[in-house]
Amino acid sequence: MTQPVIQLQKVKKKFGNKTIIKELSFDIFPGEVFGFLGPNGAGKTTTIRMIVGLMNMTEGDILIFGQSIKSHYKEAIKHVGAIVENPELYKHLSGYRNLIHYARMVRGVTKKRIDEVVDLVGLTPRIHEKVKTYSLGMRQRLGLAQALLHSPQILILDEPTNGLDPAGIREIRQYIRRLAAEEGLAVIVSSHLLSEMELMCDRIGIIQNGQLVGVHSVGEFVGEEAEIIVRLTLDPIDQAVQLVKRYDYKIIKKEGHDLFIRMENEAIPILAERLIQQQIKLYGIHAEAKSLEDRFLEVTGGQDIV
Ligand SMILES: Nc1ncnc2c1ncn2[C@@H]1O[C@H](COP(=O)(O)OP(=O)(O)OP(=O)(O)O)[C@@H](O)[C@H]1O
Repeated sequence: MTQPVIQLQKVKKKFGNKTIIKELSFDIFPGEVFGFLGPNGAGKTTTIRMIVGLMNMTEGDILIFGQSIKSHYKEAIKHVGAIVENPELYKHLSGYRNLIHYARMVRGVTKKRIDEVVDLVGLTPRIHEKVKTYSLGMRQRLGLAQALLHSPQILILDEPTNGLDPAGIREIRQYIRRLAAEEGLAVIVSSHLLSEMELMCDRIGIIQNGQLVGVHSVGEFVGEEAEIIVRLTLDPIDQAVQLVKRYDYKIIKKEGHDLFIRMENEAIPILAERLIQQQIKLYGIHAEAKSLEDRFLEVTGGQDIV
């Protein structure tokens, strides 16, 4: 079995007597893009800051390639490249001069490696122009290049598409996927935007109030499974709810005369028959396409995302 590159083991974080992160445990594997998804204030940035060692944890441990960032920080962190705050760039210098500057601070970075990362993030044609002429998306990509200089096997990006326009978002998304596929990098990205995570990630961990409320592969999440959500229009609705509960179908929500139930396709005619037998009027049956957003709202109990 593939070994995880990062393991969070019962990580807790308290600020004063307030517990912000409550026993977070999950593993990240090589070559995967892992999305850390949650509403504002859920604890994404705090968790990422702990993973990259910018903040101490109160309890638990984080292992990177099996080494604890508490006891073996230097060995553990050398595998990690990260953009946690906005990358600091010298705007009056060219992208290339910026990279040279950072390369001096990292041991063992060759000129060849600089050219390689520039190519990886698609900046070759503009790299000798001043950063002040770059779009926000290009600056983000230069930040990516900088984080990749020391050839890390793990890349951690906190809200990498924040402030970008749709074209910029697409650009960053494509480069992130490419890095995972071509370089075998494990990537952790945080976001509060579902649609973006759906397109970018292989797996998504949903965090809410400092707790992981689910880890799902994107395919499974959007419904490759046998169950679907069915909307039934019924009257009287309360009697229908009682019957549906009696037979253990899973009710997602009730809206006016509509009842949303998660069930297998094959069970639809059986349920319809039961309702009709009980003299409940059935006005309509619709199978709802299950989007990532539906599933997200299910697992987070309906808390809105921004
Ligand atoms: N240094 C600190 N001292 C006290 N509380 C803090 C500190 N840093 C973060 N918090 C609190 O921890 C909680 C989680 O914040 P965090 O920034 O990790 O959330 P987030 O999921 O990244 O949200 P956002 O998308 O808004 O950045 C918030 O309630 C925040 O107020």
